[in-house]
Amino acid sequence: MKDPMTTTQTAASISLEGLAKTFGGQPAVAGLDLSLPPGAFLVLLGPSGCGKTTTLRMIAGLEDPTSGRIRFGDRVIADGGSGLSVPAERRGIGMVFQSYALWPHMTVRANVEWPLKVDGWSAADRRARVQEVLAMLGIDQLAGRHPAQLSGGQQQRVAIARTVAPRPKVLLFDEPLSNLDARLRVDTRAELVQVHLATGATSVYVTHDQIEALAMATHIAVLRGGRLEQFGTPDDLLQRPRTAFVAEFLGSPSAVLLEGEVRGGTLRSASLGGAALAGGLDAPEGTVLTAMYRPERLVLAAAEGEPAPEAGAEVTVLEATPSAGRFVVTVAAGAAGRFSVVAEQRIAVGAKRRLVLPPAPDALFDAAGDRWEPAG
Ligand SMILES: Nc1ncnc2c1ncn2[C@@H]1O[C@H](COP(=O)(O)OP(=O)(O)OP(=O)(O)O)[C@@H](O)[C@H]1O
Repeated sequence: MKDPMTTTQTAASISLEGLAKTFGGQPAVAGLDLSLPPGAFLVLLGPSGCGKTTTLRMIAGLEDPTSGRIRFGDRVIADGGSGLSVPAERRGIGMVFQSYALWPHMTVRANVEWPLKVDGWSAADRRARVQEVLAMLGIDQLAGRHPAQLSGGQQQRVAIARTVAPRPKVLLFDEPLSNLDARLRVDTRAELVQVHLATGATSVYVTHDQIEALAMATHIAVLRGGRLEQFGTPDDLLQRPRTAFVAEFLGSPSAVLLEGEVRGGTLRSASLGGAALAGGLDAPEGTVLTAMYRPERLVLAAAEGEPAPEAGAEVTVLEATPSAGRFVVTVAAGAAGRFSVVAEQRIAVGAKRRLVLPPAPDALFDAAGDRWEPAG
């Protein structure tokens, strides 16, 4: 075989084409199309049951598609139509799970070396590669220990070292951080991104945590009910959400959505005392639209004085949480519900404030939740 130490790794692009999976007649994944460039870090994001894990398992070769195809580069690795499915161990993938099983009777070095032996690497190449990945993960001083002599975090690093040692072209992660406490989660997610960059692999990562997604991804696919709601860079999704679902799912705090009805070209919110949400709209009388505002664009002004109708509705402060030198303030806005805005100052719980809206919202969505653009 070729000398793996001198083979430069070429990351694979990944394409999903009409990818679908049905369990007992129920669609779990209902036709995904996306194309990921080599070396990208894709996060599959969405609420429980939206099809993230099923998609990852199809990429891994643990599940066969009912229809549609998966390609790594030019190579079709699974095709539901023809039944083609390259076995998992021949796809050039590495998987990092939430739980990991190290061989208890083997040292750290032997655990990491094992997949290289299976792949037929020479003894000298194995030694060099094991040293390289242990150093990459900062665990080279643990090489002679057994798993029982390691902390949970150290064991996880050994498992990651073992996964990346054979130079997989594609790395797959299934909620690998969900068992860790908050602090370790942040540290480990930064390390996983470093591992991704150091290996040059194309990575696919499943989570329902949008903060994790925004922190790690080069690309995010938001799934909902087995369908692709939106695919793009984190900035695309934050700045140009295609649906109200994406707008509400992403961002910390998430975007504020306020519903209104068009009267004489102006969108007004009945639940905010008739406040104008957007003006100059070329939409039929009575059209229902939802206005989206990024939370930092809404202002909570002092509540005293005559309430002018355009000054917005009165809201009550429920909570103020410090965040990076500012405060995330959650308010109750009567029939408009609860939402969070970003304020410069702490505001006492129970205080009344007047909600001041910017002249125009960041986006408008129609009654179906899709982005609404004025006709023409
Ligand atoms: N082996 C299976 N047999 C039957 N139904 C399944 C199977 N695996 C998944 N499903 C169903 O397919 C749908 C998608 O499941 P999947 O695990 O992909 O979702 P998920 O987004 O990963 O959810 P979670 O975040 O809760 O893990 C769910 O309705 C689930 O019940």
